[in-house]
Amino acid sequence: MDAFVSRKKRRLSQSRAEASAGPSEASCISNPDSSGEDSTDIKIAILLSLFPNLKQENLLDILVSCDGSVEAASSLLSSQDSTSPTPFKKRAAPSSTLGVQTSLSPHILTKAKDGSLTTLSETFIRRKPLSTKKGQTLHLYSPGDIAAYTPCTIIHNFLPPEEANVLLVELLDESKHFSRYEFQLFNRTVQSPHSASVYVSTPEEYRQQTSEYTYGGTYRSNVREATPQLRSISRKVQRVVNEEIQKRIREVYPDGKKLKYQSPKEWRPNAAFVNCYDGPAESVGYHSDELTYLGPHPVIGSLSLGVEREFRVRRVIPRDDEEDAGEIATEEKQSPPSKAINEQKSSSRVRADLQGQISIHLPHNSLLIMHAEMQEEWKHAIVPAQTISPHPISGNRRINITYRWYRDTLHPRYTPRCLCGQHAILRCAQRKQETRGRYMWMCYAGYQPGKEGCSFFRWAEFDDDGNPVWTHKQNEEDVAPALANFAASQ
Ligand SMILES: O=C(O)CCC(=O)C(=O)O
Ligand SMILES: [Fe+2]
Repeated sequence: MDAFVSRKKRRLSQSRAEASAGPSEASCISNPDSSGEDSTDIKIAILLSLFPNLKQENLLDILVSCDGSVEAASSLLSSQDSTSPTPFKKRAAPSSTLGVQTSLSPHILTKAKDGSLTTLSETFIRRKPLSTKKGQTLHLYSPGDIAAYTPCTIIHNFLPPEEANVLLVELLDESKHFSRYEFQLFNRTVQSPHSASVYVSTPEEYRQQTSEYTYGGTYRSNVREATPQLRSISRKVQRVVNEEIQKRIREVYPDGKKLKYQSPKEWRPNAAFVNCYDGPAESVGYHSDELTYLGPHPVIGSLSLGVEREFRVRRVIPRDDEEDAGEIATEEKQSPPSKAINEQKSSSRVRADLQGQISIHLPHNSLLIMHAEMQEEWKHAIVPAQTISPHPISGNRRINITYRWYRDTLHPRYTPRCLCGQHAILRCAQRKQETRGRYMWMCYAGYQPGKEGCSFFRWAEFDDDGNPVWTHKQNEEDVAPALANFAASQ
């Protein structure tokens, strides 16, 4: 499509060299998979000659918002009047802060179809999504582009360098104890293509994580107590994630209000999943994170250390919008037969190809915030890499910490059990237009290929703030102990 702005990665870095301090700072929307196209460079050059006072990355933002049309971008810029809340800034000298590059996207006025002016931040959610070319990957580098086109925020160089290195060394040592998650596939037990462990604050929580909470339908065997660095860093993660949540609400969400079902409370992480990817082949496939204990519209803070790897995201397309009309979507079926799930898997691969995906590069010491709209509407993955650049401390390894907030109100003592006696899992209907966005409690076994699940299904009810409204009977005496917030338990 025309809105797709592509160019050779190397060429872009070169063309940006004079405007940025280094390659990691480059604001670029590129598609290294496509054949070399100069059109974007030429379009930017035309716009620069017409609006010499504007910064190149802002012109690129506007060009993208105008579906790649120079004429539309130029008339939009000409229509920018003096009543604009934030006048365009003059082209500034390159920033010396590596990896942190600001974008003016949230302040730029753009014209809606009805002729009214809105800020570009409003168009993040109003305009039709930026779609990628079929089967291709759109690489986003700058924090501004990532915030505009994905449900994520990235903060480069998050910790002081020494602190990040100490944490990396500590977790590399911990990774000796990590294990691979096992699951059933075609009657075979398969292992996850990376290793992991979950971290909690106290011995009591260790007990709960191994005997009450489940993950992928089973009790966890690999739970560890949070290390000193994991705890102390969680304070910073908590502060910054809360700031970014508020910023997202103000600048991106409709009417500057939190999403329906999103918690209005402070985000307070009380569990951390730590993953280790040892070498370029280790990965995690496309998935959304399990909502069972996180609840609707959860926010996750994800810190990357060691080798840089690619984090890919793609939007889940409702079935009615898809080109692949023959698709079998079983996600919302009450009792999904396992055969259909296999068909669904291959069909969703077709869908991913049709849609394309967005790649976010996660260098050492970067914090990625997956915002409230992420898990319900998008899927994410760490894809196997062709090549990696070894890290001076970790060699070929990448460590990732996802800080999570397990909600007290979704403790496993309160959540429903299915007919097989297992803990039901919470999912969000994604594919069918008529049920998209509704939550449901389901038997997990039905999602394990080769296993027959029970027919347990119940719509999940939540109030506007994401607190469960239980329709099953609760044992009022059985008050579950809450997990301790990392920062508070130091
Ligand atoms: O390694 C990453 O960045 C992502 C990990 C992830 O998606 C997960 O733990 O659920
Ligand atoms: Fe995930």
